[in-house]
Amino acid sequence: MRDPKLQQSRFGSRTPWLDAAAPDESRPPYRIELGAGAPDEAAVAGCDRAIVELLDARPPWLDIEAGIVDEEQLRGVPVGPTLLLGFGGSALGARAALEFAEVAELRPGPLRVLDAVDPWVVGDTLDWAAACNAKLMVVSKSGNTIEVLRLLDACLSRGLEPLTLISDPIAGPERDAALPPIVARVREASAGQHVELAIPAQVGGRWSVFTAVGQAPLKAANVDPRLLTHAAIHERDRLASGAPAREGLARSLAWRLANPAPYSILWCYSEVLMHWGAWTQQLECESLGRERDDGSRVGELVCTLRGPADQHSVAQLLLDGPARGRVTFVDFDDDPAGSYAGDLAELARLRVIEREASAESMTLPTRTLLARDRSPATLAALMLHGMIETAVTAENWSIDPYGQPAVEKIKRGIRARS
Ligand SMILES: O=P(O)(O)OC[C@H]1O[C@H](O)[C@H](O)[C@@H](O)[C@@H]1O
Repeated sequence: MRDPKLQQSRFGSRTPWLDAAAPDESRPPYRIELGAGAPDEAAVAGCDRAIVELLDARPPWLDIEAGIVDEEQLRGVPVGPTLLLGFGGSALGARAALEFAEVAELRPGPLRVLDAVDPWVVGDTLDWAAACNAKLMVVSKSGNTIEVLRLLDACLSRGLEPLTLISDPIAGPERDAALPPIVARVREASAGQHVELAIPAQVGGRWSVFTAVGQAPLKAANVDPRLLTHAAIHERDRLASGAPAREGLARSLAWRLANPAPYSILWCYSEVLMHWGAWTQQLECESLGRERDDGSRVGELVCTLRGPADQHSVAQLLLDGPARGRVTFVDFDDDPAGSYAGDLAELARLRVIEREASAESMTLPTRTLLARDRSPATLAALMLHGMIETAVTAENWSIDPYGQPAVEKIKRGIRARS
């Protein structure tokens, strides 16, 4: 039972860190405020119907239960310092989850994500891994991503051990020659000492954060591995419970569809949200950037901006430059008086004032999304809403949001040169 003194006021959390440890999941994950460009009620009702249809159709990524990793298998994931090798959908969600877990004071253990190939960055990270005897967690849905393979080789040559592998299901004891190269390399290097977890075959990388892809890193960091997964199931079922539960999402989606633009700015007024922004960027850009059969091209570049800092770098362009974007301000729904922040209350108050002043000055269509609290559960709900927004937008544009056909061109180019 939550202390009534800590209950949410009209303005959000008085003590956001306490709320993050015990989120109130009966409430919507965020509050939405729409500025110029607000949609009409018929459009909101249309979006509500589209959300219901999607929930009923249950694409594989909404069958979240199917991605719950077996208890026994999860026990095999070592807890302790971990170096995660992975790119895109194999890494961005875990990074965001661990950031939220840290801020929610769940004390996640040390886990670093390596998704760079610059030897300067890699060398530092490998030094860290060697110094704390970090175990390798290799995440690659295809088992084929060349950057992961090369990083794995670099780690192996420094004596690091691959103890967890997350990838597409491998049917039966395949011959080595038929295995994806990353799977073959891990198997050979660990001599059977590692645990292999499968991402359900039908769930694409950027839709996979509620599967082993999100669960295993949380386990390695000694946090409840199902934090995201259970919260996403809860939120999916809450959305299915009736129109009032979908109101915020339907309104937000209708605003978005009413304001198509080549640039979609996610202006994060809390730095904690930046990794969520990066995850959303991949989800939307890879799902909605398409060439249609008739040769027309669609898509919106998701661009993440950072709090008051970017008022001092990008705001001029947004206010006076070409009107080609739309802006989503994103923040936590904290007490605007900043009373929760102790001796930093004035800064907490300033953050809200700055966000509101920026939103008010915008000349582009604007919405403000205020997240309930800083818990991984709220992050999971935001991610689920992002996936729903993306899938409904794709439906609205008559495109297929799955796969990333054009990215393969770059991969072929890399293969040809390496
Ligand atoms: O998980 P992997 O198969 O290694 O793929 C990692 C990433 O690679 C590619 O760049 C795809 O465009 C991404 O969608 C994917 O998330």
